[in-house]
Amino acid sequence: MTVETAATEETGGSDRESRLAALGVLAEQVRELMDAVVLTDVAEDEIARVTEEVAVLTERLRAARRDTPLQPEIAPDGSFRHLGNAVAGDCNPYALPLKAEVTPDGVRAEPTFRPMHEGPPNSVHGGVTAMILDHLFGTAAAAAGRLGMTASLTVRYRRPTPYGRPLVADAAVTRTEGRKTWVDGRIATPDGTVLVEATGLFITPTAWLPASEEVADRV
Ligand SMILES: CCCCCCCC(=O)SCCNC(=O)CCNC(=O)[C@H](O)C(C)(C)COP(=O)(O)OP(=O)(O)OC[C@H]1O[C@@H](n2cnc3c(N)ncnc32)[C@H](O)[C@@H]1OP(=O)(O)O
Repeated sequence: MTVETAATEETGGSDRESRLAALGVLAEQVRELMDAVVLTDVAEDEIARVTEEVAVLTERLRAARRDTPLQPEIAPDGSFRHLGNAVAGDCNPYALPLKAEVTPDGVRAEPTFRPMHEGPPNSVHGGVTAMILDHLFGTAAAAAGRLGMTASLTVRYRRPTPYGRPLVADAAVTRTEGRKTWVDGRIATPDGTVLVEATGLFITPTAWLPASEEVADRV
């Protein structure tokens, strides 16, 4: 993985930052749209009209198009960010986006799932909670200087995960061996009831070793 440094204000990056902030606002509005779609009860003709309008908006955005989502980079404030990421990317409507903070023990986040994440009736899809833990575990490994790819993830589902209210997720590195890093973590209610817990094995590809050191202090 190569991690580019975003342009700074001195090198003319403020326009780009302003545009990225606007893209983040659009992505959040699209999340609202997605929830509105899964919850709407409007009549069929209204659904058809909205569909036409959304198709027009889609074409407007396609007027200037990239080949890939926004890639990982060092932001002007020095932090690591991946705005196009499917879990943490502010500019990706598919992302929660997950905000992880580094703690003395590992990493922690307070995810709130949405109705669009429904799996079993009234609760979050197990693939979605696994995806969130996968990313959080990768962040814990990266914060420990061990940026890696998931080699395996073992998930235990203890209780149905609700959407619409803040939960607590944490992860910590438990063991390392060469390029391998093991991470444990969970998603729980604020009172500590464990909903989902998992163990992951992350492997740092040889080509990522230089980036791994660079990213560690910036997660
Ligand atoms: C801050 C950013 C957070 C981002 C988090 C994102 C998390 C993700 O979702 S990543 C996406 C999902 N994962 C992937 O796509 C990974 C796909 N797999 C791969 O790319 C490779 O198989 C990869 C990188 C895991 C390992 O490849 P490589 O570095 O060539 O490993 P290799 O040299 O064969 O093996 C190294 C060691 O790991 C072991 N190993 C490799 N794969 C596995 C596995 N799946 N399970 C257990 N052990 C494994 C090998 O046995 C070997 O062990 P030892 O050194 O003891 O003999």
